[in-house]
Amino acid sequence: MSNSPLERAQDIAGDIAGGIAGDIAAPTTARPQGRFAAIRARVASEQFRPYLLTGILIAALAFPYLDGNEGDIDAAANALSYAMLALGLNIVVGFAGLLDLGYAAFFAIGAYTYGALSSYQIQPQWSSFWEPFQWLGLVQHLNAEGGAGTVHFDVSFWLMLPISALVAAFFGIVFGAPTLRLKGDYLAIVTLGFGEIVPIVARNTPTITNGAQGLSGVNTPKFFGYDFGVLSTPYYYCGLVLIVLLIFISTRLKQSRVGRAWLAIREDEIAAEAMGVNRTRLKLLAFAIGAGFAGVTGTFYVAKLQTASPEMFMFPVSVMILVMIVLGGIGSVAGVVIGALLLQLLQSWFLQDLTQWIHALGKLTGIEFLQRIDLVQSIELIFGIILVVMMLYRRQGLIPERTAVTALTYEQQNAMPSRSEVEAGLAPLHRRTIDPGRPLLEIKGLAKSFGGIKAVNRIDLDVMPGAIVAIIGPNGSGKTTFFNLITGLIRPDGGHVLLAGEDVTGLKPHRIADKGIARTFQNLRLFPHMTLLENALVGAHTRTSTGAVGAVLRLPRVKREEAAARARALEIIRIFGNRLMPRLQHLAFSLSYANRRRLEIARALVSEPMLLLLDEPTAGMNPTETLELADQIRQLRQRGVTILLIEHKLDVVNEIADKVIVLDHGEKIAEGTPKQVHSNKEVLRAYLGRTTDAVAAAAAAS
Ligand SMILES: Nc1ncnc2c1ncn2[C@@H]1O[C@H](COP(=O)(O)OP(=O)(O)OP(=O)(O)O)[C@@H](O)[C@H]1O
Repeated sequence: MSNSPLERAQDIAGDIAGGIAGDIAAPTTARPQGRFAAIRARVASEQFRPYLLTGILIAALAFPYLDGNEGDIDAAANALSYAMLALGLNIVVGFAGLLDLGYAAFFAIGAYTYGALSSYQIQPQWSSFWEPFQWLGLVQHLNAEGGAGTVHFDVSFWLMLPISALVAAFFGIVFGAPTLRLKGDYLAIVTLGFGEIVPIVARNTPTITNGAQGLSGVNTPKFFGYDFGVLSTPYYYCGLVLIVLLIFISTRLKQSRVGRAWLAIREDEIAAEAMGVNRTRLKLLAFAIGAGFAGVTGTFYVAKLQTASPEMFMFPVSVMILVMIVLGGIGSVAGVVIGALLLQLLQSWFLQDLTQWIHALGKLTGIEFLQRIDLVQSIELIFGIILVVMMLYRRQGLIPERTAVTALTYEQQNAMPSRSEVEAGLAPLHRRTIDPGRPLLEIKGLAKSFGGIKAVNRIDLDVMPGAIVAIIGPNGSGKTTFFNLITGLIRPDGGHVLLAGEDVTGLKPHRIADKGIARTFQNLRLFPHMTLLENALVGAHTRTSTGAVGAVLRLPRVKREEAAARARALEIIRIFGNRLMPRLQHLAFSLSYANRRRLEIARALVSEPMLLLLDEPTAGMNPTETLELADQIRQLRQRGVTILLIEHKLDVVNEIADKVIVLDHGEKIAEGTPKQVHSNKEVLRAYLGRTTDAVAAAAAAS
């Protein structure tokens, strides 16, 4: 733990460098490292980080003195603004996976918030109401001679940075709320609409924005009496400070509980919610923080230009920022900054020069067409070409969010599965006290119909603590629907679900996960582009509490919580021995099918469930793996977890279940020990599709 200011500063610097370097060498699937990958890993290594940071900082600080050209410094300051916007959009699109095509709206809101409160645009009549604000130095009293006079807003640039961020964040929530149920193209269309509306409103609200003519005479920032004025250098340095701050915030958020929850939502919303992530809140948080970044940038940009007009915030700006993050690498903090700087500098430095060279070539060769080319005007076409090329050849961007990890050696791949500390430790897997005398799960008359199909028809079930109860039944008999009703993915039409005596019927999935029910899915719902360890850590979401502010400040409490969650995740992963342990940094999609099943169980266990619902856990496993998992499931029971499992392999059911219930056409047709159920005629009929008499006759004949 670092306590001294110097240590804290080193910590923060390490985080920023780590964020950049970490993005450069973040893990992806196991594949052999090439020479370039080795160099990149070296660049991103712990030892190299301070040098990387120092080198970048020195170069950035020295740039205005080395270059000395006012136009270049101005272009660099503008590029920093766009990098700030790209970082904000990256939170929404890259982290949370919400395709926002109207991001420039928040840039506009930030810009007009500062512009309106730091210019002569709004001048209400003076009254005593304004005196406290005058005392605080936020307004001035003008033209007092001939009457009451007017108010001149003169709010400091520095104060307006957080205020604009908050105002934009507020609008982020307002615009984000109606889009919560939308995804992909639909979300893009609605956000595009918001992006169009804001400049139109700005154009048609002349009292605040001065309409199409735009605001003018916006105050320039002052720093301890030094006026930034119209020269570019102070803006460049201010932009530099802001970008470092925003990189820092982005990096810390990404590496936190909040960041993992965003990535989980991006990867699979339903699985994220089943693991305890409140997707409504986290999506709104992403919209708010992303918009906040744009609010800060809007203030900076307008202070620099001293004007704001609706044309500055139209759709092409949103597209340009999106292209920047696609070019750099969606989700990669370092990538989006580099993507934004490259594209913006390409526009303002390279394309202008290239246009002049082409004109010169045109004159030299006498080709008229070449003399008329203006590449700066064709920027949208160039963006389009860049996007197409990236999609064809490097979808993951210049600095992908994930790069290669070292492949496992032949020995590691073939190591015998060493069993975990399950046998050794036997520590309980959850911390709640359960009354052993009453059912942990009580289901009363649970029912759900889809149109005419009664998928679950008034089922009753009691599951005692520490039991393993298997649910079997033919395909389409309602087993998965039954699980979905218990875990809140579907609201029941009738009936009740009680967990340890508490009614949890109809609660949202994340609330049910919080109460102590975790599940796996029949069709595997992992977070494919997150590492094995990150997947497991999402399971800890509901048992941890760090919010966005905590994640950014990373105070000792947050560090302790994160360390405990990691330790817990590792402890659970160890249950599966070296099936999972050597692959902690591998992306989930790269794991074998059986390992993905194990990881799903591990992720569920990290949430410390009292009740674990396993939907066909051994599906796709060979006989050895099936036996191994059956053994592990039994061990989980010894560690205090009650288990309800859907299973088609009857030998597994016979082996581990205390009780079996059989569903057919949504109804419970039998309940008892595996032996009792196997000899039940109704069950035979349901499975074999014959009349009981025919079954009996067949049995007699054999
Ligand atoms: N969202 C839905 N909309 C309409 N019908 C549904 C929906 N979900 C399930 N059903 C129907 O409800 C019935 C029960 O389906 P469910 O998936 O629960 O069965 P299951 O026993 O889990 O089958 P399987 O073993 O094949 O997974 C089926 O007839 C199915 O078609």
